[in-house]
Amino acid sequence: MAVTIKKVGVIGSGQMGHGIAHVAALAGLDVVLNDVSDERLKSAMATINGHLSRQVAKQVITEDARKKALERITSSETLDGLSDCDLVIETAVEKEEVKRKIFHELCAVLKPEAIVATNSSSISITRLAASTDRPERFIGIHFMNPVPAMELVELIRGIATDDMTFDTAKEFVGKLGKQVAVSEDFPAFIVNRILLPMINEAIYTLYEGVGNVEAIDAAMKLGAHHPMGPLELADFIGLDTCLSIMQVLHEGLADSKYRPCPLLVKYVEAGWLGRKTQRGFYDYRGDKPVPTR
Ligand SMILES: CC(=O)CC(=O)SCCNC(=O)CCNC(=O)[C@H](O)C(C)(C)COP(=O)(O)OP(=O)(O)OC[C@H]1O[C@@H](n2cnc3c(N)ncnc32)[C@H](O)[C@@H]1OP(=O)(O)O
Ligand SMILES: NC(=O)C1=CN([C@@H]2O[C@H](COP(=O)(O)OP(=O)(O)OC[C@H]3O[C@@H](n4cnc5c(N)ncnc54)[C@H](OP(=O)(O)O)[C@@H]3O)[C@@H](O)[C@H]2O)C=CC1
Repeated sequence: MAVTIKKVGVIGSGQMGHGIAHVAALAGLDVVLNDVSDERLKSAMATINGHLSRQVAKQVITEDARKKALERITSSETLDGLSDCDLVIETAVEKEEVKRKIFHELCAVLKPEAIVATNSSSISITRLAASTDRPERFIGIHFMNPVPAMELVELIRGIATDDMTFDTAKEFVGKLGKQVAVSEDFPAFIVNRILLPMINEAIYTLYEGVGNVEAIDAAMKLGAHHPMGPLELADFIGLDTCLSIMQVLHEGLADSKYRPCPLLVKYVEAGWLGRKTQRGFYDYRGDKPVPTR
């Protein structure tokens, strides 16, 4: 039987963390947003306010709903601030060792009955669950980017996840107005198993000189009606995240068809991570994005 979630903790206030905080607060839940620095948290709160204000301007929500949603979000620089949450969703970087460390520290302060979830794009839920004190109360709740606009959330059970945890996560996702797709615990689940090899192939297409950035993106936008070109989308997701997902697919499925493109590796090594660092397959530092190849 599902348990009602009233207070949600969100660890990591990057693009996914602030998106999840945004939709949870709009749905009437209390939210505690955590990150490693106060500066990050302030910037995330400003971004949430900006996105809520845009929704008011578009008459998607009322001014009163914007104000109430903002009042429901508090921020905390320490995990102690999440101790009385009913559900905590981890949305820190896509690195297994970082996530494991967070879960270890979180479980020491979190109430025993609380559910712990990860928004990981690719990493084994069973393995992450094993780094907590509550594998039966652990689940993958995988939102899509940008969270306020995308309808889907993947739910992934680890081997030990119990029915109460699954039912509660499903009810929580429904409360946010999103649809659920259930995925088995396989590398990168459903959406990224399909989407990321396509993006990686687009990067190989660039690497091998088949087309330049502009041609590849135009081809997929105009020729296949994708809302964003694959290179524009890679920049939007974050090239570090794209590389981590391809590495999980490559290692987890042991098939050379998932080999991350060397050009993707090079961009990440350069610190050109896409929109979040203002440079990736496009340079975002000017008035409009300029292709870097
Ligand atoms: C990597 C993973 O693990 C999994 C993933 O998430 S993979 C990535 C999945 N996401 C995609 O594939 C996104 C593809 N792109 C799109 O669907 C569209 O380009 C888009 C929805 C991002 C923007 O659409 P658009 O029509 O150009 O823009 P626009 O009309 O301004 O926005 C549509 C809605 O999105 C919202 N939106 C757009 N960008 C946003 C952002 N960065 N943050 C929050 N909300 C945003 C807008 O507020 C608007 O919402 P309302 O309908 O409530 O007003
Ligand atoms: N980007 C996408 O399209 C999607 C991403 N995801 C997944 O969501 C997660 C987050 O991705 P995304 O939001 O894009 O990443 P971002 O890089 O935008 O944000 C990650 C945030 O987590 C912070 N952080 C790092 N370590 C810790 C820590 N120990 N405790 C608290 N906060 C920490 C980072 O701070 P700092 O920068 O200072 O290190 C940063 O603010 C990843 O697991 C990713 O795979 C899922 C769906 C879509």
